[in-house]
Formats: sequence, structure tokens, C-alpha cells
Amino acid sequence: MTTVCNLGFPRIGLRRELKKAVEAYWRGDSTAGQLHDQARALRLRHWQLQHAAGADVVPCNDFSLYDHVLDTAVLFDAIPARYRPLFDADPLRGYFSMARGWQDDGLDLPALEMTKWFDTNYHYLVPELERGQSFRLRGDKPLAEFIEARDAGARARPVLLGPVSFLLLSKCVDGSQALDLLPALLTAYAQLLAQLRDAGAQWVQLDEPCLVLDLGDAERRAYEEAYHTLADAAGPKLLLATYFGTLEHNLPWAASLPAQGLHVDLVRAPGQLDAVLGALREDCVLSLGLVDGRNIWRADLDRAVLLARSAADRLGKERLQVAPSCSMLHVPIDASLETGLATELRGWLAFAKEKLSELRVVADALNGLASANATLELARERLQQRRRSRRVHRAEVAARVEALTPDDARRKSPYAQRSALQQRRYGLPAFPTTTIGSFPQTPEVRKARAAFRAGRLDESQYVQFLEQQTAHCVQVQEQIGIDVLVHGEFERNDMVEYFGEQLEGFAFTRNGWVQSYGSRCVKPPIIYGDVSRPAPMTVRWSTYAQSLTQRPMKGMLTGPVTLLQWSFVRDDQPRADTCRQIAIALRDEVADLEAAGIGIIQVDEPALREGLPLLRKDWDAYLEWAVECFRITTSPVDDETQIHTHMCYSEFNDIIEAVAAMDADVISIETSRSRMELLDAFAQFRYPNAIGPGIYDIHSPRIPDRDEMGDLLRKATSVLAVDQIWVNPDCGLKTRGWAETTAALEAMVAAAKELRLDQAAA
Ligand SMILES: Nc1nc2c(c(=O)[nH]1)N[C@@H](CNc1ccc(C(=O)N[C@@H](CCC(=O)N[C@@H](CCC(=O)N[C@@H](CCC(=O)O)C(=O)O)C(=O)O)C(=O)O)cc1)CN2
Ligand code: MET
Ligand SMILES: [Zn+2]
Repeated sequence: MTTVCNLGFPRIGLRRELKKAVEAYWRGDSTAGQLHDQARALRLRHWQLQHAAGADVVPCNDFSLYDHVLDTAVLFDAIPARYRPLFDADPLRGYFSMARGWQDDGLDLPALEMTKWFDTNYHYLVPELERGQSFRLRGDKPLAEFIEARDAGARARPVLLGPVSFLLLSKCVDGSQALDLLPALLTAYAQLLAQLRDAGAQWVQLDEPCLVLDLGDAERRAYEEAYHTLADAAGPKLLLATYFGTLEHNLPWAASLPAQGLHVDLVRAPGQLDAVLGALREDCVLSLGLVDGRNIWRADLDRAVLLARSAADRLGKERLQVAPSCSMLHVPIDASLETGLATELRGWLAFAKEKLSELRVVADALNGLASANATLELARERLQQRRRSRRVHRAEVAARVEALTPDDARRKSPYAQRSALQQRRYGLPAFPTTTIGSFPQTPEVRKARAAFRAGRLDESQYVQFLEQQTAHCVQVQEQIGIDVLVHGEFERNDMVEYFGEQLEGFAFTRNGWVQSYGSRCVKPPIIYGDVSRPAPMTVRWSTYAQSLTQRPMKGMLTGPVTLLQWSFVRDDQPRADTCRQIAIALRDEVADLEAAGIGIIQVDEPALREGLPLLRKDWDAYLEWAVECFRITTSPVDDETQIHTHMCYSEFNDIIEAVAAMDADVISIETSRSRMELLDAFAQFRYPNAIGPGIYDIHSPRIPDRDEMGDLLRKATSVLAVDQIWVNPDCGLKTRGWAETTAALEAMVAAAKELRLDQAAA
């Protein structure tokens, strides 16, 4: 019998129950005991839901109060010394302080660095390791959650981040090599596996997504050492889970690692199946990732059954499991509740619950159950309907893409000429200050929007409320003395969803929440068809804000690559084609902003780096169209119009040429948590245009002071030319409160002024 085994379930909850529980605890409105009770209730509900939807085996320990990589670090006691006193006083406080920083009781601890989980919009905390690091088991989270599931009658398989991926995703603060720590770490893993076995776990899923990356000899040796050691540990059977790409380039060795099971992603990389079957160890179980754990479209079930049958022919049904391509952390829970969507469109969607039902059908078909046929037939019809739908294809959009010329992706003059004209127009001081766009999205703002949506506030009341917020924001910025202002983005629920709501070809959901980091969630819009812009989207708010001040008001758009990357994208045409359509829609918006007198326009591309393919050989092709799309959006303007862009969490070293090719007049980047490390790339490459290295970490409630930010700026002057440098936070301020925001921005402006004085004196 082939079984349906899930790899991971969204933990935030259908209505973001976990977010609300965690935030209530942070605010002091609930106790640790209450938080743990709420978390337990959510886990139970999710196990029941998964079994009811058709899963034979459900994952456990896929749950986390903040992040599963942080959980792994804490589990193996990889806790940097600075947090230890907090852990000793209260483990939960210690845990959250690693995630969010801690400022109290005379302590002032920055949080761990946060970065993108592979090419997803999920962020994990980067464990900090050091030479000679010791590991030991701390707490019993995986064991406790397994016992909890077992006692609740769930058939659960514990999930752990595998030891090699854990080390490769960590950073060594002293320049030592993380993989040197493998033997010590394996001892702790082996101990944990023994405990799980004693508790009755038959299988453990070890996630090793790094196995799909370009790997060198050292990594390969680490994998071999790790899995030989763990195989000898006499623990439960090991399912080695790979996902987000193909194993082909790491074959045959990757498929012959001594585990009793291997999971492969056949959505991203269906072509690997033959090679994997050829390299698989005898008796090794194969888990087939057949439905997309990263996107929301119903699967082509005929194709899935065909793939599964071809594997069954070689291995036999007993040696097969069917699964999503990866953990379903990246998709929402229940599409059937999205009654606000057109019925036809809703019929095309599968969220986590529906994906498990799809897998049930595939397994049933494979196991010869006749009942599967009717469901397969229904799936076939829906797919055909989607392929032919008039909702999807629009000739006028295709015609505009066709008509693009190379000139459409080029500014009129080179940067040097433009920047002189822009400087003449605006006369900004050295170290000009600005912010990244959003200001605090307070509960008041969110409540007003919720009231508007529910009809309790009419449009004119809502608009009036937003105008007040915007006016207040402009006034605060003037008082603080910021040079280039923003309107604050109060009208936006999210930088992607807001545009998705206004563009044709996009749909948006009511409860399609996906965890982004910690308690923060997003509702990615769904791009189902050809994209166009029926009307201006931001001009009203930018011109209103500009009318309130003499200082320049920066227009604010989300860029084409980011809209693409942070949406659920249609899977029936290349991503590049969809991206060009979005770029054209935004280009019209840029032209309208300029025509309305907005002379500085920021086009955010925080997701440009994250969209980079995982294998180097695919980078150039991606970067070419991604950069081209940014340029299509930003190139209709005159030389005097200053184009800004913004990126956060990006490793720039390897893509700096592409970043330069975007040719934005000013780029702001996230640098504060990494203490300006990122600037090295810009310095080495002699990046020509202006740069605002973030000097205020906005992901933490901690308030940096003037000297700290001044130091970071001085560090920047040691690698960049003074007239290149802008002064700004790491990212938008939407997650912060007003008090911290004003205090930090005042200190930021003070730091800039101090540097101006230093400069004048030098
Ligand atoms: N799409 C996307 N990806 C991204 C980012 C981003 O900004 N957007 N930034 C980075 C990650 N950073 C992030 C930072 C903040 C949030 C964030 O604050 N998310 C909000 C939701 C934003 C939103 O959609 N808000 C809606 C709904 C707000 C809400 O909760 N409303 C209440 C009602 C109001 C109330 O009573 O408080 C409800 O529905 O229950 C709105 O403002 O309208 C949250 O977790 O809460 C997300 C990601 C990288 N990836
Ligand atoms: C994740 S990048 C955010 C950019 C956006 N303009 C903001 O300030 O929120
Ligand atoms: Zn940002």
C-alpha cells in the first residue's frame, strides 16, 4: 500500500490563532501557560484536520512558536552567551529574546540575524556558532510533541532539520567552519533519535534541503559522515527529505546516503525521478513530492498518478509514499472557505487541506481503489476549464508585451548626468535622510480598515481617516528634520496585496495567510491571468502627501519582481512573461506619478535576491529578465526624476553586477544586523550610484542610539564615497510603534547631522 505522508503543515492557524496568542503573551496579556495551551490546541486541531483530509501520516515538531531553525538551535543548546542569563531565568523569555532582541533589566541584546529560507518569503533566524561549540539536548520539544500526537491518536512522524543543513544555514561568528562542528552535533542528534525511538517513533523525517544546492567536497563528506553515523545509531528509520530542487547534480551519492527513506521534489524537478530511481539504495523507501507545497493551484493529478505509477513499476507500491513537494508551511490552510472568490477560480485552488485530499486520490488510484476515478475525472475537467478560461488570456496585454523595445528599458542619460540634474533640482545636504516608506501600522489603522471593509465606516470616512494619518506622518517627519519624506503607506494592508487588489489578473483571499517571520503573516495575492492596470493606484496618496509639504515627497511602489515573487504565480506560462506584464502596468504608474509632480519615486525590490534560482547555472537567465523588468518599470521618466529602490535581507556579493544594472539612482539596503558587512560588495565592485545602508534595525523593538548609528555611518564612509551615502533605516517602519519610531528617527537624523559636521570640518 502506498501511503500519504505529509512533510509539514502551516502552523499559524486558519485565522492566525498562533500570531494572536504569541503577541498577547509578548504584550503581557497572557501567561506562558496560556500560550502553551493555545499552541497545543492548534497542533491537535491540525493533526485532526490532516487525517480527516486524507493523510495517513502527519508531521509533528513541524510546529514552532517562532521559527523552526531557532528551535533547532535552542534544542541543541547553540545559544550565544549573551542570551544565557535570560534562558536561565525563563526559557521562553530567552527563546523570544534570540528572535526579537531584549531591552530591559539593564540588558540590551540585539536579536539573531534573520534571513530568507531558500527562495521563499519565509524568514529564519540564523544560528550563531563558534569554534569548539558544544551541543547538548536542551528541553524535549520534539519528544514532547511526538508523545502529544501519539496520545491524541495521530500517526505522527517527527520532523527535524537535518544536521548538515542546520550547520550550513548557521553562521560562525569567529570565522571558523561550521562543518567542523558536525561530530559534536551528531552525538546530540543520535541521543535525540534514541529518545524518539524509545517513545515509539518508527520514522523520523530529517529535512536536508541543502542537498539540492551546488555542493562541494566538504559538504558531500559531511553528508556521508552524518548519515553513516546516524544510521548506526539504531534510532527510528530515517526519511531524508530534500526539496526546492533537483538532486541530479548530487547523484549518485545523495541518493545512496544510508537512510531508509528519501523524499524528492517532483514538482520543481520531475525530471530527476529516473536518475533517483537508478541511484536509490535497495529497500530504501521513496517519498514522491507530487503536489506543489509552494503554490496554490490544483495539481494535474493524471500526471501525478503517471509519475507515481512509473515509480511503483520499479519499486513496488510498498516502497512508495506520496507527499507534497515540501512542507506546506508556504501555503494557506483551506481554500473551500474562500467564498469571496469567483466560484470558477476557487475551483482551481488547492490549499494545504485540499492538497492532502489530492494526495489521497493519487494514493487511492495507485492502490487500485475504483473510487479514485470520479475525483480524477473532476480534476481533469477543472484543469481543462482553467486552460481555456477567458478570465486568463487577454489579447491587449500580450500586445503590449510584444511592443516592448530595448529603449523602453533604458533611462535617457547615464547616472552621472542624471545625478547632477537631480542635485540641482533638490539641493539635498550631504548624508541626506529618508525612510523606506511605511510608518507604524497601528491597531487603530488596522481597525479602521477592518471597519471600512465590514461597512461600518463608509469610504469618505475611511479616506478622511487615512488623510489624517498621512498628514500626521508628514508633520512628524518635518519635525524630526528628515530630508526626503514619505506618505507612510497607511492605505496599504500590505505592499504586495495592496497592488494585487488594484491590478487585473490578480485575486486576493480572505484567509489565505502564510507565515513570513515569527508572528508576521502575509496574504499573497493570486496571479491567475494576464495582468494590467485599470487605473492609477498610488497617485492620489502621493500627491495628497506632497500637497502638505515643501520637502520632496517620495512616491512608493512595489516593483515587478517583488509583486511576482510574493504572490502565488500562475503556473501556465513562464514567470518572466508574467513579470513583464506586471512591469508594464507599473511603468504606467511611474509615468503618472511623474506627471503629477512626484520627482522622487521608489520602486521596492526586496524580493529580487530571493527569486534567484538555487543553482548557479540558472542565475544569469533569471537576473537578465528580473533586471529588465525593473528597468521597464523605472525608465519612462526624465533625468531629473530620481528613482530609488529598496532591498532587504539580500546577500549582494554574488549579484552586485545585476544590482548595478538596475541603474536606480539610489538604493537602500538592509545592513544593520550584519554590521555593514553587506557594504563590502558595493565597495569592492565600486558600485557607482548612491546607497543608503540601513543603520536602524526595524525588525526589533530595540531603539538604537545616535552613537551606534553614527558608528555604522562612519563605517560606511570607510568603504563608500561620502557623496554616495544616504541615511535611512533598514526597511519600512510598519511593524514598529510610534514612540520607538520617533525616538529612533530623531537619533538617526542626529547621527546624520553629526557626520555632516565632521565632514565640513575635515
Ligand atoms: N508580502 C510581503 N512580504 C514581505 C514583506 C511585506 O511587507 N510584505 N516584508 C518582509 C517581511 N515582513 C513583514 C512585515 C510585516 C508584516 C505584517 O505586519 N503583516 C501583518 C498583516 C498585514 C495585513 O495584511 N494587514 C491587514 C489585516 C490586518 C489585521 O490583522 N486586521 C485584523 C482586524 C484589525 C484589528 O482589529 O486589529 C483582522 O483581520 O483580524 C490590514 O492591515 O488591513 C500581520 O502579520 O498582522 C508581514 C511581513 C518580507 N516579505
Ligand atoms: C519589505 S520592504 C518594505 C518596503 C516598503 N516601502 C515599506 O516601507 O514597508
Ligand atoms: Zn524592506
